[in-house]
Amino acid sequence: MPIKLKGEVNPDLNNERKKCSFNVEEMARWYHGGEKKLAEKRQRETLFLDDPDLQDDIPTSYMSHKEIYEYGVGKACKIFTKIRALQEEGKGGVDNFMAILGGMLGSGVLKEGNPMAVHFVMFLPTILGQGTTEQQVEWLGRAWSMNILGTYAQTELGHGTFIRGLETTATYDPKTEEFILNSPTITSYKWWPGGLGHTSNYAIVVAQLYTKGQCHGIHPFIVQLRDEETWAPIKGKSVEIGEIGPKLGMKGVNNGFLGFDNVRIPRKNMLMKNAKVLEDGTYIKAPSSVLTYGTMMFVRVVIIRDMANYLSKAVTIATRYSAVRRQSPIDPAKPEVQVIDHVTQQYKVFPNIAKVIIFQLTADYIWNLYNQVTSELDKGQLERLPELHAISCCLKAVITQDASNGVEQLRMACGGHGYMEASNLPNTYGMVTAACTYEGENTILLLQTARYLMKSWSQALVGDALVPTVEYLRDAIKKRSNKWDPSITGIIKALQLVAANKIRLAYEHVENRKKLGYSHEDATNLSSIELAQSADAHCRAFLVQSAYEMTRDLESTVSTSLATVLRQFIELYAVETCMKYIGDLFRFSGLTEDGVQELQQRLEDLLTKIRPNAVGFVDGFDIPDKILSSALGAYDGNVYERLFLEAKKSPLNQDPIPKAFELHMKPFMRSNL
Ligand SMILES: CCCCCCCCCCCCCCCC(=O)SCCNC(=O)CCNC(=O)[C@H](O)C(C)(C)COP(=O)(O)OP(=O)(O)OC[C@H]1O[C@@H](n2cnc3c(N)ncnc32)[C@H](O)[C@@H]1OP(=O)(O)O
Ligand SMILES: Cc1cc2nc3c(=O)[nH]c(=O)nc-3n(C[C@H](O)[C@H](O)[C@H](O)COP(=O)(O)OP(=O)(O)OC[C@H]3O[C@@H](n4cnc5c(N)ncnc54)[C@H](O)[C@@H]3O)c2cc1C
Repeated sequence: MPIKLKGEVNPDLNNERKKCSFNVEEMARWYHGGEKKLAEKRQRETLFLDDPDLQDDIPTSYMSHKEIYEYGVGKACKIFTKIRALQEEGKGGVDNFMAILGGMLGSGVLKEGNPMAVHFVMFLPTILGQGTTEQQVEWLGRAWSMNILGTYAQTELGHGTFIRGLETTATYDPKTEEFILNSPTITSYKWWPGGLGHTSNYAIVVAQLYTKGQCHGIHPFIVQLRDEETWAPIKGKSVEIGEIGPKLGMKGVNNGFLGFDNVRIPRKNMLMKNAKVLEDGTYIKAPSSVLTYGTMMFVRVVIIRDMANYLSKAVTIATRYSAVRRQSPIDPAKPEVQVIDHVTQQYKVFPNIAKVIIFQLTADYIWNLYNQVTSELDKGQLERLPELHAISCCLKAVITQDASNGVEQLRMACGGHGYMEASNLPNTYGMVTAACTYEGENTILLLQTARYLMKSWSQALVGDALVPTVEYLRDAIKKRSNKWDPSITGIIKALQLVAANKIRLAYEHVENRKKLGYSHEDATNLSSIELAQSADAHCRAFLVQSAYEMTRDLESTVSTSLATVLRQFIELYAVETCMKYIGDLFRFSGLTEDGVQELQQRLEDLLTKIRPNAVGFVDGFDIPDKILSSALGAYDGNVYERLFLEAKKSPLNQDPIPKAFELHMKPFMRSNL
């Protein structure tokens, strides 16, 4: 029987859409930031997804390592040619870049990751944030128009987290007014930068600066790696350069290694907006040494929206599939049900829909805060930098972890077919789990937030003023007991009490250990499990509170029918958070057994209320099939036909008798006759 796609939508999906109690188009408008932004998004998607030059003939799954790279670079060039054309028409702008580099449109056109992403996400932002005006004039134009391609080379084989321990050296020679770059050990080789392998000819290299015989710590330098015409690695006093090999995911990103042997660069190639080296080698300190870390903060902020994007794709796939898939009757006398009717399935899928909403709201919050704080930095005001650092670190850690767990849970919620690459869930997992490691390994980032929370707790103890994100500590310090209140504001207070008490205990345990004679650092390491957990609890309380506050006036911005469903998801997120942290709530918030039973009931009621709207709600994320790129998640729900059509693309299916039969199996099977 020849397998063809039916022209119709699966009847179960049709029924789901009829049941939806709100207007899906209104949801799409709300989710994408209004009518104008939604229209722009759709236009952009049509432009890229319908371009005949950007269609895929063979799935990347059947390509070799080298082919994936060549295909990725080819496609990236086509994509940026289109972006350039848009800019020339005056249709440029940040939104185009965000879309084409991120986990929505970007991953739709280039599933395995873009080998030129780090050029835009880190190379350019570092020049912008850390270069002087003259340096920006010199480099930005060529970098924007992609006449040069850069990467961000910080991590080394031996050090990614502890960047003060980086070993690459940049030694100033006042006679020639140059820096000399060296990789003195194997562990000093740069290792990981995206696009470094074969796609970049320049890099921001983070190296230990030496001048007048003194080391001044790590600083950023612009270094040419390859000849602009021939693309050959810079010779003479040379660079050694290549790619690091296959990875779990992000297979097209061309992460590379790099070593230096006495490579000279002019003095003006040190980015000198903050710290400076004068002609004679005199070093002038930056107003704050952490300004060198600015690009990492930017990326941690944009990762939040990226995670919302990837999770929204995974949950759209799993929700639609759960409505199409029928397995096992609930009542044995009746037909098999849609798997979405099994309540455990709802519990796997719906909280992940809720997380998309929470992460999207948080992405708006943190982006606004980032822009405020960076505009203050430009005026020399550094006061709010520590708060932004603390909140962005824990948000990056918690959201990447939850998104990664969510995608994996959704893959399993699609049973065996979720394990197929054709579901696009394995690839999505590969992209998302990488974010738990890059841009600061998650435990490390939680410990950064905890460091800030310890200071905030000691300020709260002496009655000092606290910044908004930790203000709740002031009340918590006074509060000895609490009566469980199941309202959303009551839940927020309870989660804040959990966080405050975890912060208190971690603080007290560090202090107690110090009294026993441990150094501050050892006491901190010995208490670090509690420290990381206190940052996690702080972040979870923040996520519920900020989502609640950001949707306070929902009813005045959207219809009642949409507001009702959005509130159900926010409540589901709050209740599910409580259920996950039930032990902590028992310990610190006055939660009782009755309260737990009530929460369980509420959770189940919410799943039932959400059930008829689930498909409509994920439709409201407005993700085109070409971006979902999934046999299980397409809008029409023709799951089985699509799975078959994908299987037919397997090279093994092009020949009914495999070569391996004559070559290996036949002689082997006959050998013992
Ligand atoms: C365009 C749109 C696209 C959209 C779509 C996106 C797609 C997205 C694709 C991405 C593609 C993959 C790109 C991966 C690219 C990498 O992975 S690049 C490499 C990233 N590497 C890292 O993140 C390294 C992690 N390590 C670190 O950040 C730092 O070394 C650590 C862990 C913070 C420790 O540093 P340290 O100097 O030892 O610091 P420490 O002594 O702990 O603290 C010193 C002080 O600095 C403060 N501090 C530390 N860091 C900071 C900071 N950043 N700011 C302010 N203060 C700070 C501390 O709070 C502390 O303050 P005090 O308490 O003393 O007041
Ligand atoms: C896909 C991908 C893309 C990347 N792209 C780039 C790039 O473009 N440019 C670039 O420069 N880098 C890049 N990186 C590197 C990345 O930033 C680092 O891998 C990351 O910062 C983690 O550092 P690490 O590998 O040294 O981990 P490690 O620090 O070695 O982590 C190993 C373990 O040690 C623990 N650990 C380490 N220090 C501490 C501590 N102080 N306290 C408690 N536990 C600790 C960690 O929690 C972890 O469990 C990329 C990485 C990946 C995976």
